[in-house]
Amino acid sequence: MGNYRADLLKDHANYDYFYLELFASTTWEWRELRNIRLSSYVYPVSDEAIISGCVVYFLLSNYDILRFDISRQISSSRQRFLHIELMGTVVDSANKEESKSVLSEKKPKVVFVLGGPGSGKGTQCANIVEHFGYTHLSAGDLLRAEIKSGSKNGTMIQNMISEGIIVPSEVTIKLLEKAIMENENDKFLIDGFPRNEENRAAFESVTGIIPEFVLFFDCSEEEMEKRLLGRNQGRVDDNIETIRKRFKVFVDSSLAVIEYYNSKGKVKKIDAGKPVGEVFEAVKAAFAPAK
Ligand SMILES: Nc1ncnc2c1ncn2[C@@H]1O[C@H](COP(=O)(O)OP(=O)(O)O)[C@@H](O)[C@H]1O
Ligand SMILES: Nc1ccn([C@H]2C[C@H](O)[C@@H](COP(=O)(O)OP(=O)(O)O)O2)c(=O)n1
Repeated sequence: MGNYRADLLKDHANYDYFYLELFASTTWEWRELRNIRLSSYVYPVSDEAIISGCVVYFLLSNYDILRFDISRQISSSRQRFLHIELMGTVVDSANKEESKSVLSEKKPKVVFVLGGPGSGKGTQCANIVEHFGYTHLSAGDLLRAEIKSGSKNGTMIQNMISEGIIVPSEVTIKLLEKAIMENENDKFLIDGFPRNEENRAAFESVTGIIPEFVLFFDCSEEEMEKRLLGRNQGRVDDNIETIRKRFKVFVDSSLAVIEYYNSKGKVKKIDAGKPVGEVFEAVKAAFAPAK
């Protein structure tokens, strides 16, 4: 992917015009762009891009997404530079105050359920719902529903999930906010979110919600791999190649969130490598005082 990145960032030596589309995280829309220079303080966050057919997607440092359609590249003999308009960041978003006021009225009680892929988050959340009256919101399920709904962002989300990459916070937070607002319950288990520091900081900033506590399912990769390969739900990301990528993302990005909440004394760690019933006994103990 390094070549594409180099293309995007290269200086003004060889001039071409490119057809670009930018998903603006602040206005929540795709915009067509031509001949606009990349500002030095906005850059693709990694060398990795998502490729689908002729289209390359880059996540930019301001949480916008750049869509680069190779098939629509326009050549020109002279003058060219790539330029991507700055749209501001998630936290600067004009939607921030709007969402905050809506959710701050509701003041829901939130427990984050975190753990590696296949650690048993979904399985235990179903038990918690039954015993403790919470509503279960799985970030992954909400994203998969968004793909199925045929939404404009569906392809981008699908590509990111297939690659095991974390979808930009703006997308996931909007889906979580909507689900919380549409439900009458005031107690929510948020499963699989926040998955990186950016998810965490943006959620706190946008919604003003601080979790009651964080349930952390601790499980070995060996056990999680075995479970995911046997999950059999037809998920595009439950194949060995993507599973390994998801493990890497968990170690590189998600553990930091658990460490952050641990430093705040909010983490309740569960040995998730045991059989389902035993894990639930430990989960019950974690919920008992917060009942
Ligand atoms: N404690 C457990 N022991 C063995 N298998 C489990 C256990 N918990 C969950 N599973 C199975 O492992 C797979 C992954 O569990 P799931 O709850 O979907 O994990 P996550 O939501 O963390 O990805 C599922 O097929 C589930 O039935
Ligand atoms: N906060 C989140 C949660 C999930 N996702 C995406 C990326 C993840 O690999 C997939 C699947 O997540 P999900 O929580 O459903 O499943 P696993 O815990 O990986 O088994 O969804 C995300 O981008 N951001």
